[in-house]
Amino acid sequence: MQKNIADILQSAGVVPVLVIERAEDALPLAEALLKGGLNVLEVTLRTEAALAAVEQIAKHLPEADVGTGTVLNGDDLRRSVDAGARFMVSPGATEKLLESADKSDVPLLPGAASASEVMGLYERGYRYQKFFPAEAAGGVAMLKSLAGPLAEVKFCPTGGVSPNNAADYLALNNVVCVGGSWMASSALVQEKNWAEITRLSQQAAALKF
Ligand SMILES: O=C(O)C(=O)C[C@H](O)[C@H](O)COP(=O)(O)O
Repeated sequence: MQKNIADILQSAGVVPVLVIERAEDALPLAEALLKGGLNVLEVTLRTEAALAAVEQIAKHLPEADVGTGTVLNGDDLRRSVDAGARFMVSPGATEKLLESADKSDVPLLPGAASASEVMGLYERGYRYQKFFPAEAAGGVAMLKSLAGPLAEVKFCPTGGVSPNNAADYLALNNVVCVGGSWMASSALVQEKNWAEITRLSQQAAALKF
């Protein structure tokens, strides 16, 4: 069943941003995250294994809302939809990408890092946006400033979010969820340290509401 982006993000709290190098890791990794209480998973299209990983998670773990990240163009968008992604995330937005997204039934969470970018996306109907790169682009202070004139827009800050600052972001009225890679770092996945990924996910899930 198709879900809208608001429902997906509201149920998330914390969205793990995943870099999966080996397709064989996809299911144990997703299971470890789910066991820890994280149900919305973003698989970045930065590796060759990414689409196969999305396909496997979509097929075998329907309780996970799996989406793709690092979606940069129309091709990435189409390949994401074909693999079974329920949502797609881009670090920014281009005219071409947004035109492709207009034709897709699967929702896009486009990225913005300035008032003008936020306004441009809002004009096109995007009430939910990724704030990227969150820490480098002004962090909590920047989001507080945007909340005044652009209160209608809700953000998923990503980039530099960690256990040290996630709660500060989640406390803001214009933050719907946060994204981050800390609970499933490349090193932990490489070591297949699923127990530690579950432990860190439980901590992240506890930040939720
Ligand atoms: O790949 C994308 O689409 C991105 O936009 C980048 C990711 O969101 C960040 O790499 C996650 O940031 P960290 O939690 O600081 O590792």
